[in-house]
Amino acid sequence: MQHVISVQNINKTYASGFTALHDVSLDIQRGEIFALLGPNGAGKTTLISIICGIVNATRGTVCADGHDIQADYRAARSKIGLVPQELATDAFESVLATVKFSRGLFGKAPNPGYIEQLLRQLSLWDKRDSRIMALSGGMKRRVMIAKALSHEPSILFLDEPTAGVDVELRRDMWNMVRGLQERGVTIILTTHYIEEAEEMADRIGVINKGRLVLVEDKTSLMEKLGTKQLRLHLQTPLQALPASLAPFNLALSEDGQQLTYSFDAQHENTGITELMRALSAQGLDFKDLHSKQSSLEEIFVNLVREQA
Ligand SMILES: Nc1ncnc2c1ncn2[C@@H]1O[C@H](COP(=O)(O)OP(=O)(O)OP(=O)(O)O)[C@@H](O)[C@H]1O
Repeated sequence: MQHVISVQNINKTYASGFTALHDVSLDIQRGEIFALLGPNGAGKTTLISIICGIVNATRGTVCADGHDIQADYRAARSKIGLVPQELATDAFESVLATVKFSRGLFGKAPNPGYIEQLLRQLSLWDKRDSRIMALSGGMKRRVMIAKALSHEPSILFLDEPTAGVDVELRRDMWNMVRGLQERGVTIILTTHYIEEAEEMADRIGVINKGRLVLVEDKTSLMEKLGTKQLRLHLQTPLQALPASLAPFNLALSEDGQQLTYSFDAQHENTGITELMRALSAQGLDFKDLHSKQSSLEEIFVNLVREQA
């Protein structure tokens, strides 16, 4: 698969002496939705700011759509749309003027038809003559997206796109992201919301303390790292776990009616057969059992905890 972005050995030490990124390398495939997950301060914004040419790396290179972000800044940047966390724009300008101006910044010829379609898609057309400062927070977010897409970029970065937005905007945003992907646009988003990555992304990268600790296809990540849990509902409640069951590290629910066994679904020997034998030897009957895959959230929390 062709790489639309290639990040190689990026290090970033801020003037304060703080190193926010340690030797980060990452390839983004054309047309994918890539979610960069990480806790506060992990280095997500720093990394995307470097890829977008807003912050200079201390070391390393970034290539966007075949252009080096430093040596060939204008060409690289014209391929990229960035929806930042904060809106930095002239509050006195109208929506339409702001979005048209953004397009002009990238040296693109005016295209009123495209801008109208974009504003309609983002439910901003009726507000096109409103001043930015008169808009609600959600509408300002929509303007940020319109600005980022004004020059028809082939790569779109969304930095924490749904932090603090309402359900309607969140839904519109994801519909738009899917529509863009169908048209071949590559999307990279940062998020704290694991369910967002789980729902939207094709691949997931986890960044923690400035290090990219994992990059993986979402489905295989969930299969590979996910432990499974087997829940057994007992026929008769237990007061305490019998000593013979200790090797299985079972969790007994407070009411004594449920036993939970965690196992590695990828492992050849899951230990389930042995567990069943041990339960039977203890004369423990159960009335129901079911198994459950861990969510990405559990995987993520475990990864970040391991690194702490
Ligand atoms: N200009 C700067 N000077 C010094 N340190 C900085 C600067 N910008 C960011 N940092 C530090 O670098 C680290 C990474 O910050 P960054 O904003 O990239 O994290 P993040 O993962 O985007 O966090 P959040 O999810 O909170 O937005 C943080 O510890 C932050 O304090």
